[in-house]
Amino acid sequence: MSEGLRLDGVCILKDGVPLIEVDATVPPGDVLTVMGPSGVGKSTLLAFLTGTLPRGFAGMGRIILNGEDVTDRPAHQRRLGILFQDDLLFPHLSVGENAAFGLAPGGSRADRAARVSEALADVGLSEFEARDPATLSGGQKARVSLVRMLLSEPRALLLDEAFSGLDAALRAQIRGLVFDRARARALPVLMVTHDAEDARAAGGPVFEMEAWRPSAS
Ligand SMILES: Nc1ncnc2c1ncn2[C@@H]1O[C@H](COP(=O)(O)OP(=O)(O)OP(=O)(O)O)[C@@H](O)[C@H]1O
Repeated sequence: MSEGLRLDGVCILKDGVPLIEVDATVPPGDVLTVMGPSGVGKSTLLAFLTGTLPRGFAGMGRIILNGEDVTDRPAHQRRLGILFQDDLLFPHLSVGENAAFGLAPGGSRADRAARVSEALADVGLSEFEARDPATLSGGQKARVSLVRMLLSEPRALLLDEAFSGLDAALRAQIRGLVFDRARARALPVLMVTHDAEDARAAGGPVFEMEAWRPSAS
């Protein structure tokens, strides 16, 4: 399969010792949920995908995105969208300027402004473009983070406990919005979460990460 995100024989070593092994394919618009105990290596897997493994770690295997091997591409060329828990908005920029920060290059100034306005309107924030982000609710901030990320025109989404700072009702709402926009853009999603409800809502397969042990043979 050439479309979507494929982790082909991925193995990440920490100080020379295998930490995790993953073989997985995420078709366009689908969600692969990654769960597992604290410290097992979930964030490390995301760091491998984004090309930002910390010192002491080494990754093997291939990352294939829409048929293209991006394993050796520098981080900024991979075009992966990431949402973290408590994504920070720049406090000295307006909501519109925060969103524009994600904009993929190209287009006239007017075109870029229109893309920001449209994207904010798409998540119900058209009246908030000039606002100071400090005056937004948690759900509104999460929407701005989503818009900023989508404006970068990512080829896949990575979610690292992205909904953890939100209460249950808001969590469901923002999660639905993220999955919906990912489906609409046919983006494969890899979601790291501790929350069983996130996994249920995603509806896709769950990869349970376990501490690596040498095989008995
Ligand atoms: N920058 C780093 N330098 C050295 N070791 C690290 C670094 N970041 C994480 N580790 C270690 O690597 C292992 C995997 O950590 P990781 O953060 O990927 O786990 P996790 O599954 O995401 O945990 P959690 O659910 O608590 O976020 C842990 O043993 C952790 O202590």
